Amino acid sequence: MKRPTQIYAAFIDNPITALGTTTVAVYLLVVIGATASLGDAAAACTTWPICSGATNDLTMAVATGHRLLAFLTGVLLLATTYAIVYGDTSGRVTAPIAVALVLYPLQMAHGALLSITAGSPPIPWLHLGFGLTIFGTLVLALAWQLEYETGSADEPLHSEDMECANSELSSVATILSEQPLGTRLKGRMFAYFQLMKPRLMWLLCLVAVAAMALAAGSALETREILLTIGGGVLAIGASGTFNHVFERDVDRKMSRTNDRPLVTHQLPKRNAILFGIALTVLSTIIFLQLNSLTAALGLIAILFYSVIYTLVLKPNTVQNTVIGGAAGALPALIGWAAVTGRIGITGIALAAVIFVWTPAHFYNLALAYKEDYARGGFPMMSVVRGETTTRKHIVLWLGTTLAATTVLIWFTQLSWLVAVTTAFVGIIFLWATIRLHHEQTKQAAFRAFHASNAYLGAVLLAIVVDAIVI
Ligand code: HEM
Ligand SMILES: CC(C)=CCC/C(C)=C/CC/C(C)=C/COP(=O)(O)OP(=O)(O)O
Repeated sequence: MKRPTQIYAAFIDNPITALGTTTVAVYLLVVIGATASLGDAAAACTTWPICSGATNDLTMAVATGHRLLAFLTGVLLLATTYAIVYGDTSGRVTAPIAVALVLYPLQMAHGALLSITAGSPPIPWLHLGFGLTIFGTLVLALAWQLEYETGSADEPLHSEDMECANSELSSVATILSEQPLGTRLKGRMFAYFQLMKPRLMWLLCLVAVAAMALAAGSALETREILLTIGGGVLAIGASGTFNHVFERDVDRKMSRTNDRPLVTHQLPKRNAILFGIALTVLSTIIFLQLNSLTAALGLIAILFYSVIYTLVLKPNTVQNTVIGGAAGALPALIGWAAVTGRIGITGIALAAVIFVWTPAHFYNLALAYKEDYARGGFPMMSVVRGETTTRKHIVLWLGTTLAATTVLIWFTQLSWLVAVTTAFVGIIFLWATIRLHHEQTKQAAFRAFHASNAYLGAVLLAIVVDAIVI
């Protein structure tokens, strides 16, 4: 059992532990603050610093808990400042911590005003704004300190430096052709299924369902869900198929993709194109059963992913997956439009969460498959800017995702379920990302990648349950 002095030493002698702990504490404060319950608590608990007055226990507990945590977080911030000043830290960390030190007492004062004015102080959104700014400064300080402690001057990779991935897999078609008819048919069916990129579907469909739940709540109809998911699966399948067609020559060069159906000639390219067109038509027909806006958004998503991302962004710019994140954000607008027939601000807010989550998701794969992407000649962040910069960007985009989720919770008045989920799984995602900095292995990158999917999946599921059930 560690003695207090040992804990103190571990905290003060380890700026990343200090920064990580304080970042998490601020995030918990902000998330609690964004939930409806704190709004009610501010109105119910009008004395400061101790709550008094008759109100139901939960509201009082939320208000008291928020204040206690705010006090503890203030102590953590001071201890972190001490660790920064006296520890071995990057000089860049000083500025964001200084901003946090200035804003924190102002935030506490505005919080007191929130209570004393029973939840209606001047500029009410200032409390969330200050809270997110303090959170942002801590995420920035953490990213810079992680870079300072674990970074290295790794050189960019060039495709000419990489030998091609082995291509013995191209004999798959030959092997298949020698099989009995039944096996050949099953193999061909599976090849078409692979073209549709089925592994992406569960999370992309969950994005659309979460948007529908936010739009319709408990009034969400089964028909709307089935048509949206049905059309969405076909649209994702169409865009995945065109992506395979356009990338078949490059896929051959990469070990992760050189077993794909068009690389191994399991299917003629012409058939794949016709398959993609058929899926596009079918998805449009299904989306039209909902409304024309949903069908138009489905076509836009197919075109954006298949053409803009695959042919324009991915091979040409290091920002390919940041801008390309719009592809995965579109299902949020599709789900909202499926229910409302228009594009709503809440649908856009959910789409924004997916958009900023995408780099924090993909950059882990860019690290794990760095050599592969260099072989393919793709200007991925890890290839062009190196692993250290890529890891730093994962922290920054992760922080942005947590902040965007908090704004969504505040904006939609979602309850404690989403708050607890984003806090709990967000901490796991942050922990996996910090571990990635220290371990710098493919395994650590895949762990953070799966943590990114778990985070988004859990938050979206919580939104669906919160919006429909709670
Ligand atoms: C520009 C945007 C994105 C890029 C570049 C990207 C990249 C990738 C890549 C390369 C894989 C591995 C695929 C494979 O090897 O089969 C993958 C897997 C996956 N992606 Fe993304 N992704 C993006 C956006 C999204 C979005 C928006 C979602 C969902 C909302 C998503 C969900 C998934 C899922 C669920 C998997 C499968 C994970 C698994 O295999 O366990 N991705 N992504
Ligand atoms: C409704 C609708 C059509 C939405 C589109 C959503 C969609 C398919 C998003 C895909 C996200 C994405 C870029 C995956 C990786 O592509 P990649 O080419 O980088 O992956 P790869 O290297 O494995 O081929």
